[in-house]
Amino acid sequence: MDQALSKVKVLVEALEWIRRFRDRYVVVKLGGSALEEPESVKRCLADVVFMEAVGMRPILVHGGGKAISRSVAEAGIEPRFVQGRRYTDEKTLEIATRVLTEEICASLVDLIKTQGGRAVGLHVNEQPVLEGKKLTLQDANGESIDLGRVGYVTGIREDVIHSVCRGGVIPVLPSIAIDTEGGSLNVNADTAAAAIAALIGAEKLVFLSDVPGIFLNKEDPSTLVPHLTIRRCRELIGDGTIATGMVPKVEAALDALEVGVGKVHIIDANIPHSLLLEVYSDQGIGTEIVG
Ligand SMILES: Nc1ncnc2c1ncn2[C@@H]1O[C@H](COP(=O)(O)OP(=O)(O)O)[C@@H](O)[C@H]1O
Ligand SMILES: CC(=O)N[C@@H](CCC(=O)OP(=O)(O)O)C(=O)O
Repeated sequence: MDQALSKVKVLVEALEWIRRFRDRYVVVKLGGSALEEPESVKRCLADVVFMEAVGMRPILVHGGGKAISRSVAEAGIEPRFVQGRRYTDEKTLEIATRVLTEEICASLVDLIKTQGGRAVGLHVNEQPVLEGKKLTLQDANGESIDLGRVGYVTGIREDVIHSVCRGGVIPVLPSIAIDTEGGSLNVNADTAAAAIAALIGAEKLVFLSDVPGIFLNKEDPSTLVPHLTIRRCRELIGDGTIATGMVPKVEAALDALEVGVGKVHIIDANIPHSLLLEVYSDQGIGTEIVG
C-alpha cells in the first residue's frame, strides 16, 4: 500500500509542473558527447516523448561533433577547431551535413517513433527552418579569422515549428542553417539551441551532456553547483573554472537568458530520466542557470 501511495505522490507532484508547462516550448539540446551512449540516448528520447504526451512542446536540437570528427578523419581531413568552432571547408561541410542530417537526425527520428512518439527532421534535405549568416571571429589582435562555412542562427521558420508542435509531432533539428543564397552553414549546436530557444520564446533550454552539471572542481563530484546566476557564470568562465566544451555551452546559455528564456539547465544524459527529474519534480537535478 505504501509503495502504491508513493507512486501516486510522484504523479501529484508532477501534475503541478505538467499544468505549468502545458503548451510551452522547451528546447532540449542533445550533445555529441551524450550521443556516444546509445542506451542513454534512448532513455532521453523516451523522456522527450513523455514531455510531448503531457502537453509540453519539446524541440530537439542536436549536435554530433565526435561523429563528424570521425567521418572527417576517415576522409583524410585533420579536424581543426578555432575558438571551439570547426574550420569548415566545402568537403567538411558536405560531411558534417551528411552526418548530422542523414545519420544522426534520421536515427533520432526513428528512435522517437519506435518509442511511440511522432517526430520529423527539419533540415536542409527535408524542410529547412534555420536561417543563418556566416560567422567571423577575431583573433587576439582584432584580425578576422576565416572559419569557412561556419555560421550562426539569425532566424527560424516559426510557422513550421508551431504547426509541427501543434500537431503533436516533435521537431528534430540538426545544427545546419541556410544562408540567404541557399547555401548550408555549419553551426555550433550549443549556440544553435540557444538561438532557437530565444527566437521561439522557450520556457526552458536544457543541455543534455556527459557531465552531471557544472563543477567547481572537475575532479570532485561533490563540487557540483546546483544554481548559478549570469554574473557568477561570467566569473567562473573568467577564472577558468568553466573550461573547454563547457564555455560555448554556458556562453550560449547566457545569451538565451539575456533575451528572455526563463531558465537554462545543464544535466547528465547518462543519469536515467534526468530530463523528467529536472522538468517534472520539485527537486531538480544538475545545474540551473537563471538571469
Ligand atoms: N567546470 C566544469 N564543470 C563540468 N564540466 C566541465 C567544466 N569545465 C569543462 N567541462 C567539460 O565540458 C564538457 C562538456 O562539453 P562538450 O564535451 O562540448 O559537451 P557536448 O558534447 O554535450 O556539447 C564536459 O565533458 C567537461 O569535460
Ligand atoms: C561550427 C561547428 O563547430 N559545428 C559543430 C556542429 C556539431 C556540434 O556542435 O556538436 P556537439 O554538440 O557535439 O558540440 C561541429 O562541426 O562539430
